[in-house]
Amino acid sequence: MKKLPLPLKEAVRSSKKPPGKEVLEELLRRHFGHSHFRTKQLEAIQAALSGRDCFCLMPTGGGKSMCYQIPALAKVGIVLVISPLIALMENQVKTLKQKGISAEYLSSTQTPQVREKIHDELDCGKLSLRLLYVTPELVATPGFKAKLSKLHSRGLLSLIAIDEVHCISSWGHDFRPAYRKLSSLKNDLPDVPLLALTATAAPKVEKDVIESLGLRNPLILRASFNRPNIFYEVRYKDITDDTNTDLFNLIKSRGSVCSIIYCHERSTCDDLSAHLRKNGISCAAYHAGLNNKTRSNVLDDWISSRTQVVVATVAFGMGIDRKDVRLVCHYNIPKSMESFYQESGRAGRDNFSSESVLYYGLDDCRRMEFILRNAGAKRQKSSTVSDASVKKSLADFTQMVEYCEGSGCRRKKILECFGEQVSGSLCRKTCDACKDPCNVAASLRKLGHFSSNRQRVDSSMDFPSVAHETEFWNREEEEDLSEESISVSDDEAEVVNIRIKPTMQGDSRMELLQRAEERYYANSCPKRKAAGLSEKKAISGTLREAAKQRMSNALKQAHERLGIPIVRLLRQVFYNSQVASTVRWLSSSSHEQIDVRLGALSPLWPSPKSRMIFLPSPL
Ligand SMILES: Nc1ncnc2c1ncn2[C@@H]1O[C@H](COP(=O)(O)OP(=O)(O)OP(=O)(O)O)[C@@H](O)[C@H]1O
Ligand SMILES: [Mg+2]
Repeated sequence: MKKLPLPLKEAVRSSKKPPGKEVLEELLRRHFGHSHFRTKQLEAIQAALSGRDCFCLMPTGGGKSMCYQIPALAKVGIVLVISPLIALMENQVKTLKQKGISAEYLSSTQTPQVREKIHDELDCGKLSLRLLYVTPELVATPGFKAKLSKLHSRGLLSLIAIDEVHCISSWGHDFRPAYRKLSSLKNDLPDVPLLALTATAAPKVEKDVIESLGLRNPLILRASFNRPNIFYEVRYKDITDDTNTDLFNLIKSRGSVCSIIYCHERSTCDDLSAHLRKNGISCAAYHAGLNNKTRSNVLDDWISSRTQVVVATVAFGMGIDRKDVRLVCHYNIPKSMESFYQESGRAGRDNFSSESVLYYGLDDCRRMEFILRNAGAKRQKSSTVSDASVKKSLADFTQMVEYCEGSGCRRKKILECFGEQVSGSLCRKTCDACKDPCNVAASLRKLGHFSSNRQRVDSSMDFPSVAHETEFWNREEEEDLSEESISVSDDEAEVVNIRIKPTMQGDSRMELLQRAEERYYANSCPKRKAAGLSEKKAISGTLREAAKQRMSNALKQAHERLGIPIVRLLRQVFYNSQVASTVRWLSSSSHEQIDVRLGALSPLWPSPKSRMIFLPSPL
């Protein structure tokens, strides 16, 4: 595209007096095609141009980038943008270049020639660049600091913008240690204004950011977190016949809209995307277990609409800047409201109506709680992290559970979590709780019954002592625990997951169980049909997965309670998805159902003694 003439007449750009609102709006129109500034954009721009530090809190999709892109066009010198992700930088530089604005980014992915050209330009001081995007790691290097000081001494460094600034705070949900190194910037370059931008910063994070960066008398701008164009809904896995079918129908019913589905685990992403693809939905998995090439192909295909749905872990994070995402689903409950807000906020960045649907499952809830407690314990053992951060992550998670289990306005709950008090009328029925309160209340009642039944079973489901020899407790094989922990500092930070590999391959006892399982469902179908209940099919692959998780949770709790090393526990436990799914069935079925099933079984069923292991106490 032909380069546009200099953004502003030299005279205006080099004048000491910051340009007025009309001039800035003219730049917005001419270079970005927008007619007016959004809330807080103009104030942030004018603070930057007048040399004042600014902390700017704007919702996801609120237009934070404009707050440093306009000053780059309105003032002599270069705007340095510090960004946590190369993908984010690439994205923005590409968009700016398409608009004829001279921008570059420095990172390991750039060719040495490009890197050299940029460094030469910085050194010689004849700048054509208006914006330079860099990572916090590069800014912290002495060599680059020296370059910045030289630029500054020539009056060519007009602003330093720090995007996703919440990463500097360990209280935030995306802490990046590299961001801590930015706290020397103010000392090194005291009269260069700092513009700190984020979409999610609870009051504690905001305070931490301002102190860590040493902002001087900063202008604090807080736009509302509200995303009026997003409809919020919670669906309950435990009272839904089959979550996958429900999710498939949801996506199908929306047509071929661009969507994201977030899952906790890589394996869930793989299974779910395979399931959806098998049923004709164009989708792909995206997680840190894929190599870079696969990940960038998936991202390219999704950005260019060759793929409709991405099924991703939290690795599909910041920097995904597709404007027309119409649906963001959470297949598992996120670990905090901040994560949920960021992820669901990827919907509707073009301000058109979009949806956030969260599938809430009691198992997921317990599992996430276990992970946060466990991760915290791990961190505590290996470092001096106070248990305050463990308490905080559990408190953050509790907010997420309250959001799911509450019957009040979802929007109100989200905004309150970020310290924003709003009236219920703000929502205008753009969440399920306001739109259909009776349905949400009924679902919560059903969920309540389900979980209290389950609680009774779980509390009585006592892991027998190790000595208790039973049908399921005499495995000799060693279990290998593969713990997949991913460094939290890279941009594929994912929830820590511990995976226990199935020990059994096609053992005859398993076949017996599976045959019994199928016979049971075959017997029960006519009765269920007569009772007008939906037909229960034999355990599906994903359900097996869920049952496996349940079993691993139960084992881990046994480990916690009994102190028996999990490996020893596993040695006795027959571990396989068939067993786990039966455990799951056993733990949620009535005594009568179990008796019916046991009666239907061939006489091979193990001796009554072993049956007692898993029979829940009378409900
Ligand atoms: N004044 C404006 N008028 C209309 N659209 C705007 C305006 N400012 C920004 N936008 C558009 O809003 C979208 C989101 O902008 P931007 O990427 O800067 O948001 P953000 O606040 O950085 O979001 P996130 O928190 O997700 O990073 C972009 O498509 C951008 O072009
Ligand atoms: Mg942004």
